[in-house]
Amino acid sequence: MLEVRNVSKVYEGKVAYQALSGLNFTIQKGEFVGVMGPSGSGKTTLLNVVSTIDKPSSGEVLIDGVDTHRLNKRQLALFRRQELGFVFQDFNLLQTLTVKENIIFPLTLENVPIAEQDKRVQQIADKLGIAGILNKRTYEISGGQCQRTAIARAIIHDPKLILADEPTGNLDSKSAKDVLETLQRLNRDEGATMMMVSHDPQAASYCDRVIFIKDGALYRELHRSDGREAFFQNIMNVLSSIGGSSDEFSSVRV
Ligand SMILES: Nc1ncnc2c1ncn2[C@@H]1O[C@H](COP(=O)(O)OP(=O)(O)OP(=O)(O)O)[C@@H](O)[C@H]1O
Repeated sequence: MLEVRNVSKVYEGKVAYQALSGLNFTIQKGEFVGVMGPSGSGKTTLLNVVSTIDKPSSGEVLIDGVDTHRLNKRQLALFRRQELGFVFQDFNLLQTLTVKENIIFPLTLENVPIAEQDKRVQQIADKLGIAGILNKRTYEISGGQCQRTAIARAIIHDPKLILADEPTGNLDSKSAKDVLETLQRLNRDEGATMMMVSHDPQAASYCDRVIFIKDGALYRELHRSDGREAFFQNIMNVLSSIGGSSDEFSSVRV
């Protein structure tokens, strides 16, 4: 589903900075993959390149076979809108709209008929446990409910790839667990393909696989084989070997 082929990114400036160097990895359809690494290792740069927001200096990013950086501006905007779903740390919901209006926003851009919009929003809200708050405004709901609303918006158009950037970064531990279980359920039950950048080893332990990057290059990769607790321990072990200051990774949650 996602192929990152020999991707490098150099930020030009007074002093050029190589943020990614020759990165290669793939994400199969239906996989839930975490990306971890110390501060400054290139996670955001990678996410921006995969999400087509930024261009690599060299290399290719293929999403379902489409070489995204060869698309023109208009094709790219359409591709992003139709094929990708985004979940951000700060939710990025529109405060003046209700939960329902936020969720259907991507469909209104695509001129999907109202009856179809209503049907889809109801199905997704049921799935995510937010059917009871559809008519509330975002300032009337909790952080966890905001993030589940954002997830609903990210998946309502059935994207090929869901990209999540620290989706639990602004949540208390209970809401974080809730949101991670929601993402895991979407992955397992609906076959959603996801890439999630996170500092949090607890969050990453919900993934099938975690890719660690250091200094813009692939450092290690871990597959989850046993239970989540064992995977969490393995992730912690890699983090302690990767370096960077320990407070760059959020404190342990149980
Ligand atoms: N627009 C830019 N211009 C120049 N250098 C940049 C730019 N954006 C990022 N960098 C540099 O590239 C490197 C990678 O940054 P990036 O934001 O991708 O790291 P990160 O792993 O997401 O870090 P964090 O976990 O702290 O968010 C850093 O050294 C950063 O200073």
